[in-house]
Amino acid sequence: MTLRLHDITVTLGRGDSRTTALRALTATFRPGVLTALVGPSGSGKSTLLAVAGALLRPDEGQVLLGDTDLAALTDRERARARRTRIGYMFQSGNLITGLTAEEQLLAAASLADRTPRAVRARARDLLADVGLAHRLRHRPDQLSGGERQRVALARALLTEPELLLVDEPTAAVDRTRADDLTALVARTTHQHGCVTVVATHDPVVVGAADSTIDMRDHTAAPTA
Ligand SMILES: Nc1ncnc2c1ncn2[C@@H]1O[C@H](COP(=O)(O)OP(=O)(O)OP(=O)(O)O)[C@@H](O)[C@H]1O
Repeated sequence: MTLRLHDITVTLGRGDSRTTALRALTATFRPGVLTALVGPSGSGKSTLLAVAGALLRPDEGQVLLGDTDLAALTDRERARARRTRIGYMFQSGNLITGLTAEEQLLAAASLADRTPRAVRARARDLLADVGLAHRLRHRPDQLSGGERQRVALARALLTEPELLLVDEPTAAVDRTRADDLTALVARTTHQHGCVTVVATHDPVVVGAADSTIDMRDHTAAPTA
């Protein structure tokens, strides 16, 4: 499924803090393609991820995932789209305190209405794919920052999302881990054929991406 953002405008805050985070942004993201969002701090990268991920409703414009306009759905339908069609790998990993790495994936699967038996095997396969076969029973506070992000990626992939949204995957980890995570996100995109959008300041991530969108001026300017 292709993701098309059409004429998106988002204004955040009120009064003096009112800011145009995205201005008439139009962009297309294709399956199996890793797109890097670049641009200065505050240019709207995270806002674009939130809009594409049905976490934030734009003031104007369409968010077309295939034929579905996520911006026009009811809150309930948007929640369902988030659980079943979209995977998120955000900075902190957003893991649930107290659950082991394996349980993080099982919890996500139950939300997405998957049956338990097949899921456990798949959860283990995915954790092995991200190099965490030896960390199944570790809880977030027993994992490193990079390991937490890898759990988040495995969890995002469990439901085979059409859309994978990644915010600053390499910000909290050392260079070697950062390179591994970047390669993993790229490989995942190409193997699973998902639309992947990554907000980043890291030239290595940009180098691994198939295309780049420059968010300067709060709108999408394709580069090279
Ligand atoms: N709740 C809010 N109220 C007012 N302005 C906001 C709010 N949230 C974000 N903004 C502003 O919206 C703009 C876009 O923010 P966004 O987080 O999308 O930028 P970004 O490109 O992801 O930045 P960074 O690279 O620092 O993560 C910024 O100018 C920010 O200050």
